[in-house]
Order: sequence, then C-alpha cells, then structure tokens
Amino acid sequence: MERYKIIKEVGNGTFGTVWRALSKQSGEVVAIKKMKKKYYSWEECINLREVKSLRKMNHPNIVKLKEVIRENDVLYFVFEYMECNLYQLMKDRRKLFSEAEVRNWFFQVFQGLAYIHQRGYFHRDLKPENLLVSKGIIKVADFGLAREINSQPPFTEYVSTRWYRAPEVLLQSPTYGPPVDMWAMGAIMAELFTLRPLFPGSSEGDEIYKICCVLGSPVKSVWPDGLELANAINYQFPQVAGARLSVLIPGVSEDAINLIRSLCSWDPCKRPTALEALQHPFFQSCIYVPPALRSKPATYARTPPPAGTRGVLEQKSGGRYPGSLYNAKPTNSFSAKPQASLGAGVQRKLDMNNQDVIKNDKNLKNYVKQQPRYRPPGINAPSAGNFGKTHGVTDVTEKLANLTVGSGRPLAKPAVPPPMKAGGWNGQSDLFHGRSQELNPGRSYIRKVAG
Ligand SMILES: Nc1ncnc2c1ncn2[C@@H]1O[C@H](COP(=O)(O)OP(=O)(O)OP(=O)(O)O)[C@@H](O)[C@H]1O
Repeated sequence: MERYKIIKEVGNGTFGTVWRALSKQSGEVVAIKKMKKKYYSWEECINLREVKSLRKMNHPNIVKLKEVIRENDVLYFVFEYMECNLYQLMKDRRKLFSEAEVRNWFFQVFQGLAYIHQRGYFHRDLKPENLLVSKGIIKVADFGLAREINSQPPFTEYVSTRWYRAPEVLLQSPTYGPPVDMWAMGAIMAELFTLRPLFPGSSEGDEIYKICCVLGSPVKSVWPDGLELANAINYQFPQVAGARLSVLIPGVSEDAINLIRSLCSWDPCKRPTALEALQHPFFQSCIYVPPALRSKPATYARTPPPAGTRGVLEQKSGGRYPGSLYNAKPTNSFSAKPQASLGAGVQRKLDMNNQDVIKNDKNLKNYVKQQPRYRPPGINAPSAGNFGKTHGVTDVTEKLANLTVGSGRPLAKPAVPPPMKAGGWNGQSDLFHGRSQELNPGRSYIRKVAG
C-alpha cells in the first residue's frame, strides 16, 4: 500500500471502507476499498464475487477494478476514482433533475447492465449509492453481491437493499435473475425524478405493502408465479388498489412513466431486458456509441439528434427472459388502473391498521409527500480509520492480472447483513411480523436499508 498516498475517506459500506488515494507512481487518483473482513489466503480473495465478476468486466459504464492487494491479511481493491454517487447527487438537491439528465444517465447504465447481463452476471444490489458519476459519465459499482446467471439456485442469502429489492426476492423465489436489476432501475429512475424513494419500505412486509400501494396488489393474470410464491410461504398480499404513476411522478413524459412502469412490473418476465430498455421510446433521442469508439467520454447521449437507437439494435438482441415490451405488441400486462378483482377470502394480513386503500389523486399526492426526503446515510459518514497500516508484518502485494481462480472453495459469507431465511416464512420473517406503517412526514430515515 505504500505505493498509494491516502487522501480521504469517501464511503463506508457494509463490506468495506472506501478511500480516495493517489498513486505515487503515476499520480493517478484512485479509489481504494479496504475490506472489513480479514482474508488469510489468496484463495479466499479470488473466490470473492467482487473479484470473480469484476475482473471479467471491461466496459465504460462499469467501474474499473485496477488492482487487488492483500497485505497483512487485509484486502484492498483499487478502482478508478469516481467523483460521487447518485444518492449524494440527490440528497441535497432542491431542483428536480431534468428528463434529459435522467435519460443520459440511464442510457449509460442500461448499456453497462446489458454488458453485465450478456456476460452472464447480474448485479443484485443496484441502488443510487452504487451508481457512480464523474463528469457526466455514470458507472455501475459494487459487485459484492453479483451473481452468475448460471450459478445454481436456490439463492437464499441476503440480497439487495430493501427499497430496490424486487418482489420475487421479497417473496423468497429460489430462482431469480437479471430482472431483479431491472426492477431496481425502475425504482431508481422514479426516485431521480421525484427525489424520493418510490418504495421506501421500513421492513420486508412494509416493502411489499409499499409496492402494492403503487402497483396495486397482484392478481393471477398479472403475476401468476407471484401468487404461487406467496402461496408457498403462506403469505397473502394486502388488498391495495394501486396508484397512477403519472401522479406519483408528476411532470415527466409518458415515455418515462411507461418505462418505469415496465421496469417495475410485478412479473419479472414482463420487465424489459437492459437491451430492450435501451430501445424504449424514452431513449429515442439517444445514440448508442459502441464502447470501442468512446475515446472522448462526453460525446454520447448528450442532447443528441433524434437518430434513434440504431447501434443498440445492431447488438445481439433478445432477452434472457421472455416478454419484449417494445416489439409490435406490448406484453406488459400492468395496468395503471386500480386492480379490480383482488382475491377475496380470509387474508393473512400484514398489519393493515394503517393501510388505507389509495383512492384518488389527492391521496396519492399525500402519499408522495409522505415519502422521506434524503438523509445522510448514517454509516456512510467518513470516520477516522487505520487505513493502510502495515504494522511491519510481511508485505504481500499482488496484481489481479496474476490471479488464477481457485477450486471452488465456498465463498465467505457476508459478515454484516442478516440473511433472508431460506423457506423461513413460518412466522419468522417480518413479512408476517413487520408492521406496515405509513411514513410520518419528517420522520428520520436511515438510508441504509439492508435488512
Ligand atoms: N470507485 C469509486 N470512486 C469513488 N467513490 C467510490 C468508489 N467506489 C465506491 N465509492 C464510494 O464508497 C461507497 C461504498 O462503496 P461500496 O458500495 O463498494 O461498498 P460496500 O461495502 O460494498 O457497500 P454496500 O453497503 O453498498 O454493499 C459508495 O457508495 C461510493 O460512494
């Protein structure tokens, strides 16, 4: 680590602390993530998802991992440095972002995601904090939870930050995939437009309730698998009518609303793939420039002429999951209208005491107003650390390029986040016990919503 001069702490996540640093050799500014867990062998390190997935990624919209260093059993990732994350951009913002700004960012992120998904990975923890911005360029970061598409289900461990967690994950689907990233993108896009989270659940149960309030509770025709998933864990959705997205997210184009609605489809099969999203009319004015041609970063997707997304269309199309939304006939069965026929019968409820069915625009506006404004994330505040102290023990520095992947030793489990219990819906999950409560205006929200 003596090759780097540490400048200051810029982030403190679940798994590591991130520092801005300077390479003494090249003068380049980098971000160094110091992992909280100790690693006693290289084999352990190279089996880390972040290493396994990121070392294969090379795309202008994915944060570049430059080097991995293990020193005194401490693991450091050296990344290209990015100025800030989307959450930081949103939190102190008073003026709403323009549609052009959101379009520009999302066009880039979807390209990064299309690349990730095409390479057989999905991210699983997309959130504003993991989308890093520098000089108009946005990149996907934090592959700590990335998962290979072909890896063996069931996926039962902790996945994704609650507010951006897809319903199939909340309902403990043992098999989920890239559509979980598309769901998160829909939630983030809405948040960028309103500067308020779209589904700010205070527990898993409340998260589903919040989703129902916006989308309307799912019925069989909307998400048959979802009802089966719920059935399998003896859970019944609260009966909520849903809202009009155009009221929740006022002042944006129909295309933007339509894209958010598609991304946040209950049924993962009905969400567009990243490639399909790039072909959505919302991006009609964007020009896709293949990564190889992007020597000057700011030359794409900025107030471009209305040339369509030809370049994207030239890419290998076709999603990993069915349901192309932008072909002749939309397959998305989501309706903005309240769901008329919710299943009758005895409902095993979330705490319904505070659950009013949202009936009209006035209530919807109140709902929007009740969503929390941004608060600085409690555990992200920089703190004094003992970064880079070598204690005079053996110095081992190796480059990622020299790594060879080991022989399938089990991955180290994340130390902090609580696991979502496998099949644990027998009264233990907060889907049964968590209170679904309306948010009090001005209530202090901790931004970290991992549980
Ligand atoms: N390459 C980078 N350049 C600048 N800042 C970065 C970079 N990578 C991460 N950060 C900052 O550090 C924060 C935490 O990083 P990261 O998400 O990788 O850590 P984590 O421990 O995996 O967090 P999480 O709790 O989200 O899993 C990010 O939100 C971001 O603000």
